[in-house]
Amino acid sequence: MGEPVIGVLALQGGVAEHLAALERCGARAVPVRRVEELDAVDGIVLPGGESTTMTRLLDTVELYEPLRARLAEGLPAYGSCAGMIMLASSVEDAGTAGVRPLGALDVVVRRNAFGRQVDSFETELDFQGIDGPVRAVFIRAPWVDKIGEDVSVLATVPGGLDAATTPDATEHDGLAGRIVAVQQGAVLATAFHPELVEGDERVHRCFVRIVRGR
Ligand SMILES: NC(=O)CC[C@H](N)C(=O)O
Repeated sequence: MGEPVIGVLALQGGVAEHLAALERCGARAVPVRRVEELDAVDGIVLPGGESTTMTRLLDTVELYEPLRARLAEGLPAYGSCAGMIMLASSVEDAGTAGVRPLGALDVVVRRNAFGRQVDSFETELDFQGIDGPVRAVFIRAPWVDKIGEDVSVLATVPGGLDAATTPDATEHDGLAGRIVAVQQGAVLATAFHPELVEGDERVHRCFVRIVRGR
């Protein structure tokens, strides 16, 4: 494959940051809002945002079913935060909130899992397949509660979080080991937002490599 064409679902959320990161990794990055645009991509990124709103907008533009179908056929996908929620097979705390996940990844995801106390924070973590620590920005993030047997864990919340960047560090300590990045075949998901860390495209590079490998 030459330059892979990677779409970013552009209904809501952190679209521009993903487009820019993908371009820096040598992909052709295109916003996806319509079926014809979806048909033209070799892989797709589902950005962060709000999974309730994303579900509703996918219905509104009649993209929910086409996207679900392409994912079921094996379209490589990467979801960050709300995108991870949308890729899951099942979501806790989804019933009342109107989230309808697309079922591309055999995991149970818990929305807003870190709770009020630790709402948003940053830390460095080890990421399977990436050399050196990865700076991870969590914003009202989910975590993965359960994984199917074909799913690999790529990153978990480290112990002893940096008290300088995380004022509620003692609260965070109880969170060590929570699963925050996974891969199943050509589907990658992170609970955090690599697209917000300037100058580090290593997670996006992983995804571009997955797309090229197809
Ligand atoms: N930064 C994010 O994407 C937040 C996700 C959001 N809490 C949701 O449930 O969809």
